[in-house]
Amino acid sequence: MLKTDYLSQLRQRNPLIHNITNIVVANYVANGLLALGASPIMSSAVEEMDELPAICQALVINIGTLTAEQVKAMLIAGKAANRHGIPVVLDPVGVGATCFRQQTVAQLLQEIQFSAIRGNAGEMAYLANVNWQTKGVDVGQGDADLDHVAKKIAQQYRCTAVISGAIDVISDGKQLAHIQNGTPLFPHITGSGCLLSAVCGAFLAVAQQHDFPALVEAATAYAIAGELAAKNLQPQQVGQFYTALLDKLATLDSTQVQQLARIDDD
Ligand SMILES: Nc1ncnc2c1ncn2[C@@H]1O[C@H](COP(=O)(O)OP(=O)(O)OP(=O)(O)O)[C@@H](O)[C@H]1O
Ligand SMILES: Cc1ncsc1CCO
Ligand SMILES: [Mg+2]
Repeated sequence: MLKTDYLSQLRQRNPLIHNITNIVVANYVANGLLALGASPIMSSAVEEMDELPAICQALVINIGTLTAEQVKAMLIAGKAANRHGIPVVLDPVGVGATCFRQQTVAQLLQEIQFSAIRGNAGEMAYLANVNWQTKGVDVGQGDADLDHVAKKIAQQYRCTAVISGAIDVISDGKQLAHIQNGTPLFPHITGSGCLLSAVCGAFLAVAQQHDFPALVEAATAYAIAGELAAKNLQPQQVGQFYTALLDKLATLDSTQVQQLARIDDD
């Protein structure tokens, strides 16, 4: 049962979300945030990383196409966001794949306090030091206990962990939620996870530190938008799904989210 309605607050307050993200998905993430009712600003210029968190309501850091210069920007922006008390989300894209990604994520986690870490099972298993066969930025394969992974990350980094997949697993270290909504079309478009991380930032921006319920609602609303977008589409209609997801993010309302939510709390 979903009792919150942060979606309506998000639309009323139209939070400004600073995204330091990858070159593959930047445009799609910006469009997704706009469709949902938030305002995106995409930037990783070192020169303005101190200033942007002062005018934004959340920061989302995504390591998908890292450069050394971008790492500097992430550290400055993350620390400024912590000083200003705005929520920071980490998307550790493909973290297990290379030493550069591993070292960068270790440094980000050391120097920045994140409100949420959102990744697929492969990325999150790496962070929890649990066995998994990852494949670049894709989820790969494994049979790890994802409840354990989510709890461990949440406790270790004092944040809420959001593991996306066929069933999303969310934990703040104590509570656990499992979200069954979604569509198998999701992993066939690039950026669907990156956009989910940005959506998590937009919900946290209006949640006044009720991070766990806000992230449960964010992941549920997003998965339901995908479910509705996939209705009447064939499994190969990936291009139409890509645009239909934006349309559904724009029209989704909280009544639909409450009626269609399939969540197990335990
Ligand atoms: N097999 C599936 N069935 C239903 N929903 C899914 C499935 N796989 C992923 N999802 C949904 O897709 C969305 C994106 O999560 P996913 O785990 O695919 O992100 P990701 O691997 O980080 O993607 P990317 O790196 O391409 O941005 C989430 O809302 C998740 O619930
Ligand atoms: C395909 C890809 N490569 C680096 S980032 C990215 C987007 C999905 O995470
Ligand atoms: Mg991803």
